[in-house]
Amino acid sequence: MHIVSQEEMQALDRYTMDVIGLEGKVLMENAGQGIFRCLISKLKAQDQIAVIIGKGNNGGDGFVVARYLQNHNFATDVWLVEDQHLIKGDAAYHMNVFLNSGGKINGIISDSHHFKEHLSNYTVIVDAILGTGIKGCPRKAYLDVIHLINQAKARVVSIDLPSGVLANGEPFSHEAVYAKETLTLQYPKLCMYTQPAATFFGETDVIQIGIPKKAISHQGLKRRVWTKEDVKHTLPVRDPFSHKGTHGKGLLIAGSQDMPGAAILSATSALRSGIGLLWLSIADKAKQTVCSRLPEVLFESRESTDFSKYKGIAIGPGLGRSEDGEALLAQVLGEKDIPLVIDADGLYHLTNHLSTLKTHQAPVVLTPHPGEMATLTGKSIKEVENDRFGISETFAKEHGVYLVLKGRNTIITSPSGEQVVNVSGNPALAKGGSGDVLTGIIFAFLLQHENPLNAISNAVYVHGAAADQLVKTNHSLLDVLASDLSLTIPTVLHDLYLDTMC
Ligand SMILES: NC(=O)C1=CN([C@@H]2O[C@H](COP(=O)(O)OP(=O)(O)OC[C@H]3O[C@@H](n4cnc5c(N)ncnc54)[C@H](OP(=O)(O)O)[C@@H]3O)[C@@H](O)[C@H]2O)[C@@H](O)CC1
Ligand SMILES: [K+]
Repeated sequence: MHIVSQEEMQALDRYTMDVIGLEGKVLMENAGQGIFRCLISKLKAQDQIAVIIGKGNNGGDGFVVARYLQNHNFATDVWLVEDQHLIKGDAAYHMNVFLNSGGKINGIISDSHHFKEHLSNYTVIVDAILGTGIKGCPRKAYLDVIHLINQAKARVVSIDLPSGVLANGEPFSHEAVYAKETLTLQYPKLCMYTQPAATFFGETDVIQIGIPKKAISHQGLKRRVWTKEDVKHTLPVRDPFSHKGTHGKGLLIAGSQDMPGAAILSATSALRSGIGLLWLSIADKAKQTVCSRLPEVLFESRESTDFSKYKGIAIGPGLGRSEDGEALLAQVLGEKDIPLVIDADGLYHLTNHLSTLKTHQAPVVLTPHPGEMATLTGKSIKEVENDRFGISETFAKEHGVYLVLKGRNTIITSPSGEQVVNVSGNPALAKGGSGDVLTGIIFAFLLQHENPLNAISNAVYVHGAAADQLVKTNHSLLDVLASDLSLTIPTVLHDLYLDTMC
């Protein structure tokens, strides 16, 4: 499913109306009707409902929902934030249809005392105050209403966006509606995957409003959510006549005396994710520690300079920040025809070698967390977090790399600026070693797939799904270890491959 910016959603609406000729009031009817259908499945006959409406088209959707609720005999009051005469265009059309159908409108500003008094009686509030058209901080009258909604005990369902949230994921510090549920129209907006906006959405559902396919292809959308179905459709299928050499001969350069565990986690995860043959280059002082833990791994000397037999190299987990590590990275970057995955300390060393990335012929994957991304870009962590989509796109295009910006809703960006957002995973992943596991999965998938973006997206999904699986079965968010993740890869893959195995 696509993800859109405010401008992209507006352009989709406009093309549908101006070029295809489907009127805005029809889209609004579809939106309101779709929201009503979704809402009704969770309503009780005795619910007391308030639909709170702003002056733009988000409010127009609210009038349609209110009309359907009243038609179905739900006790529904409509409250308008601004004066009726300020409602224009399609919203005014639906306001009139609502009024002509016997609906009544209560004014919030003209009767604020009455509004405050009534608010505690409602069991459901439909928030149709502000959607994608909001500019900056909501005006005082709007902020007051938002504050009152957040104080009320009712279940709050927001239309398209929780009112006050900025659609493109810009940072903000003002109050926005805390929705229990958000029914977003046609496509999720960028802000659904960025902070602080994401915390306001509650549960989410997407309501189709009938934007034709032609409008979507004309717009050329380049961001999408990566779902379990996407993974199932793009996982590589094993050829019955394949052999270990077919599934990737990879070199993992990881682990130092102080961090041998990182090598174990990455190597185990790569092996559990299907890599055919794995060599490990590890500091001599750490080799003894890991040998007995990795019976399937072959060892490569740290002094080796011939990488020609490898189909891919992953470098960084537990590598350490010594000059030796940087020299190894420089050597690896010289292998222009070999796909690379660079993580952790590899990214630390990379800051001195960024200019060479663009000349790499084979795919290069970088997997920074926001702190590492800040170092790579010379920005602060806050700046990175405030513009995760934008900074990822600029960096990936400038350096010609696949960038995996980790965090809640990891964003994967291709060198051409295509972006995929992962939705699996949970806060159990916020623990040392979890990145090493991800590197192993990405590395293995990259060597088994001809499409790097699909391979990386699948790997990020599997990593998150392993955490979800552990928390769903017998773990809490606190106690999941990185080694538990790598041990759960088989369960996740088994589930994903189940259909193709039967
Ligand atoms: N036909 C379509 O296009 C369809 C659109 N759809 C729906 O429309 C929504 C987008 O509609 P929209 O563009 O009218 O914007 P919306 O979110 O209602 O708010 C804009 C209003 O708020 C005002 N306003 C702005 N900033 C403000 C602030 N800081 N504080 C206070 N007020 C502020 C601004 O007034 P102004 O400031 O310009 O006077 C304007 O009147 C979209 O989310 C979806 O729900 C669907 O029905 C499908 C068909
Ligand atoms: K809203």
